[in-house]
Amino acid sequence: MTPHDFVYLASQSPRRAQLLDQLGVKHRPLLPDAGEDAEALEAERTGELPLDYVQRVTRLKLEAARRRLRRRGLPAAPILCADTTVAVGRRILGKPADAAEAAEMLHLLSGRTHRVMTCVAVQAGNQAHTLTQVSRVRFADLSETTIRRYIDSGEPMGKAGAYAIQGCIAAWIAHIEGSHSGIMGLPLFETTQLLARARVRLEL
Ligand SMILES: Cc1cn([C@H]2C[C@H](O)[C@@H](COP(=O)(O)OP(=O)(O)OP(=O)(O)O)O2)c(=O)[nH]c1=O
Repeated sequence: MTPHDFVYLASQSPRRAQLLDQLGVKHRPLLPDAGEDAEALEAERTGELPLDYVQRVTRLKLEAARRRLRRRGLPAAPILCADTTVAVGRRILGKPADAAEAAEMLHLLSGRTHRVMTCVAVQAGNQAHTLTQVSRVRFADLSETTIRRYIDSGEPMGKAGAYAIQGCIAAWIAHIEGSHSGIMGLPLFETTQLLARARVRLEL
C-alpha cells in the first residue's frame, strides 16, 4: 500500500499547522462548517478528571471531523485532530473567556507546577490511533504587573491556561518536563508515531 501524501488537519489552531509544517507533513484544512458549534465540543462535565476530559474532547473533535469529511465528499486521507488542556491538580483550565478569567488562571499558575495534556488522534480508514502526551511546567512567581501586562498583550486569549509557551511569558517558565511542542498543541515525537501507524508519508 502506498503511503498517504497528506492528512486532513481538523484544527483551527495555527500552531498545529506550523508544527506539522515543521515535520514536513503535507496537510489540508478540514474546518467546521458555519453551522457547526466547535466550542460546544469543549464543554466540561462536572467532576471529570483532566485526562478523561482531554481524551473525550479529542474523540468528539475526531467524530465531528469524520462527519465533515463524509458530508463534503472529499477524497479519503487520514484525519488528524488534537486537544490541549492545562490542569492544576484536578482542576481543568480551558481558554479564558475574558481578561478577568485570564488573570485568575495566571494567579493560579504563578509559582507552581502544573500539567499540560495534549491528546492527538489520527483516523486512517476505519482505525483511530490516539495518544496523550503529558508535560509538567513550572512557573516562577508572576507579579501583578507582569500578569496585567501579559493580559494587555492579548496573548492569553484562545490559549488553554491563558498562556503560550512560545510567547514572551516563556521568560517566567522556570522548568519543563515532557514535550515543548506538546505544550504548544501538538507533540511532534508522539505525533510522528501516530502518522507512521497511519502510513502517512514523512520527510525523514
Ligand atoms: C498551554 C498552551 C496552549 N496553547 C494553545 C494550543 C491550542 O491552540 C490552545 C488550546 O485549545 P485547543 O482546544 O486544544 O485547540 P484550538 O481551539 O486552538 O483549535 P482546535 O480545537 O480547532 O484544534 O492553546 C499554546 O499555543 N501554547 C501553550 O503554551
